[in-house]
Amino acid sequence: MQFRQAVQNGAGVMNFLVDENIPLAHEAFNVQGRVTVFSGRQPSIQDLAETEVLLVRSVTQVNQQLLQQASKLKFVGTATIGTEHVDMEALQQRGIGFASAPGANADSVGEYVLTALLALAEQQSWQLAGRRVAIVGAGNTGIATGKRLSALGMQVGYYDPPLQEQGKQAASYMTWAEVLQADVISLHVPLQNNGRYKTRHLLAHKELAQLGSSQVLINASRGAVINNQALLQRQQEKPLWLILDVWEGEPQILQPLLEKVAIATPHIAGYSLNGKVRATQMLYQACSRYFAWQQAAPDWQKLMPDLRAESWHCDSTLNQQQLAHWALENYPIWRDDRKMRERGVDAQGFDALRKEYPPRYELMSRHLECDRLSDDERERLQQLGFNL
Ligand SMILES: NC(=O)c1ccc[n+]([C@@H]2O[C@H](COP(=O)([O-])OP(=O)(O)OC[C@H]3O[C@@H](n4cnc5c(N)ncnc54)[C@H](O)[C@@H]3O)[C@@H](O)[C@H]2O)c1
Ligand SMILES: O=C(O)[C@H](O)[C@H](O)COP(=O)(O)O
Repeated sequence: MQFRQAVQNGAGVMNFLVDENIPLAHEAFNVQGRVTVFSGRQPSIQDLAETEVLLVRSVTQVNQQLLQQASKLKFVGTATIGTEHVDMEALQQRGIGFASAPGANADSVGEYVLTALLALAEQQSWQLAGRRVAIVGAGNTGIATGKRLSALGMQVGYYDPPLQEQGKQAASYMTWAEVLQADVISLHVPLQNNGRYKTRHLLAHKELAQLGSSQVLINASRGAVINNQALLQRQQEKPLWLILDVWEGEPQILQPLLEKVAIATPHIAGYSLNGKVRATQMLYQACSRYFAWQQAAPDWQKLMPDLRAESWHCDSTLNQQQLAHWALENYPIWRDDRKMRERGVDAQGFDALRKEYPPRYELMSRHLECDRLSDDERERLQQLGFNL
């Protein structure tokens, strides 16, 4: 119906080909043309032949081979932060427009790390306040994480030579030696295979050997930032506390490593529904600018599925246990960990867990009602992502 209306209104009838895991894309883009949805990692040759706008996730390799099959392609969008699956040079050579979704799921990643750390701390009876955290990569996800962990009372420092060398100020920079000594190390860098700021195997045998067994290492960036063979060897000899969302060689992970991880998930740190919808919005805006669409943007608020959850009431002191309770009620991370161990061991299971991922809402989607709060407590809760 909307499509017919678009044709009648004289809007350009464009062919969109969209990954099925980009929520609300069909609803948003079908006003502009014909939307075909594809599933799996690579779209079919038949679909590509007619496509003018291709919207993908990180699992689709947009390379020379794909481009050869898509002679009508004008624009590629990826609903992700990471872009290493897209051959930018090839797009430029063919004059194809491009957009990604920087920052779209940064809060989701921040909440993932917050929840994972609180879950582990409750399980092991650790007090997190006062412990030192090293955030490696002070970009969108790194800052979103650091903000939350400092609101827990942790001492957060950042390691980001590219930013530091440009003279950009993060709250407090650390040296690499300080990173390796922090109680918690959380990785938030893009995967870079070469160059001065190479991040592939940023942590390999040598670096892992310098860590003590009470340290927590978190990877929610890209699997290959840690050499997984070296990590497995380290875990077999003298285990660290590991929280892994991303794995080298996804979707086929190094199976024995799974048993050596404290919390394991199938690359879903950025999978809050809020984050995914924000990415769709960003791609819509990018397309709208690129093609100079005249129609008003969709009403995202109306399209977003409603979260029918009750508000939380806060009448106790804000201690770690209470915060962990809310964080885990909102995002039951142990459920993801269990499913990962049951089904994530092979490539098919890993992909299926991601494809069938249930809607997860960010903390901001719920309301926290508090009777009495000091200004400081209010600020801390807001920094943690609560909606007061
Ligand atoms: N697990 C998930 O679901 C998930 C979700 C979002 C993003 N990611 C991954 O996390 C990466 C980071 O995301 P972001 O939004 O924070 O990106 P960003 O571009 O905002 O920030 C990345 C930061 O890393 C810094 N950096 C680059 N090379 C570095 C190096 N060698 N050492 C230290 N710092 C370095 C950059 O200067 C930049 O400040 C993405 O590229 C993506 O691969 C994963
Ligand atoms: O780079 C990103 O934005 C994240 O890693 C994102 O969550 C990846 O999700 P995918 O595209 O693999 O579904």
